Amino acid sequence: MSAAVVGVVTFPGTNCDRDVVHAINRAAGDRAGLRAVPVWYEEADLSGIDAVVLPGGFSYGDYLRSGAIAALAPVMQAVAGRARQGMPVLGICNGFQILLEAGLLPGAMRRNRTLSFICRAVPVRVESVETPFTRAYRKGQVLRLPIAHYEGNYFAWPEELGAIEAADEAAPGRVVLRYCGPDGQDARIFPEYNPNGAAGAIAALANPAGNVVGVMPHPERASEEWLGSTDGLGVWLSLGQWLAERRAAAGLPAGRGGAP
Ligand SMILES: NC(=O)CC[C@H](N)C(=O)O
Repeated sequence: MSAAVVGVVTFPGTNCDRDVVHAINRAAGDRAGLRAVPVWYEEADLSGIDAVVLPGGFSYGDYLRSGAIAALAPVMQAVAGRARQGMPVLGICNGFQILLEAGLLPGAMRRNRTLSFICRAVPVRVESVETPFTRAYRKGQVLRLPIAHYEGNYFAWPEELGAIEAADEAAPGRVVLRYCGPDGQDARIFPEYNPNGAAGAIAALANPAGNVVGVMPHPERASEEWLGSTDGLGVWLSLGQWLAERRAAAGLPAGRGGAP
């Protein structure tokens, strides 16, 4: 039985790459039907890879701006090319920052409103289940996921934000996760529940096609009971389901996932 292959990219300064590989291969394991493999930032060929994760960390020491230099790494050309063809790409925290700097998602990350590094679990509400990374959740579901960043204060010009939110009202939504209160209170109305000041209280955002998603919280840090939450597991299960369905639709042998 074959599993779909997820490439997990390591840039100089990435520090969550092994955690993501562990979450996919061990925590999610057979349930997701995925196999995570490390991909070096100098790699320019992604053949045999069905999806990519850009993990969190401090690529290039956050020099200039978080993600600014990593966005120019050779692997990002390949990621951009495959993303245009519809390959699922997930950027987690620093990975989200890299996707913004690479122009694969709109907007930018500013320093947190508090001008401090914030490291704690926060509630987020699932706003869209129309992405390869969220389809196993329920719309409106409140998840508890850890954040750990200094630059998570999402910014987009009003026009762009309007487009993002407009798309959110009709399916498919582009706001994927939104910061909220413990009972799902909307952080746009209750700003005390917006940890970093992000525009629209956006915690995760998709491109118009829905295959490229940036997420500030860390699902890999909430994929095992002993970590305090398994709410992140749905990300890997969603991706496994999505790739398996794609494979079935293409008339390829069922297997549990993607590539032979
Ligand atoms: N956990 C991370 O990926 C850190 C992200 C980023 N370097 C920041 O502090 O904003």
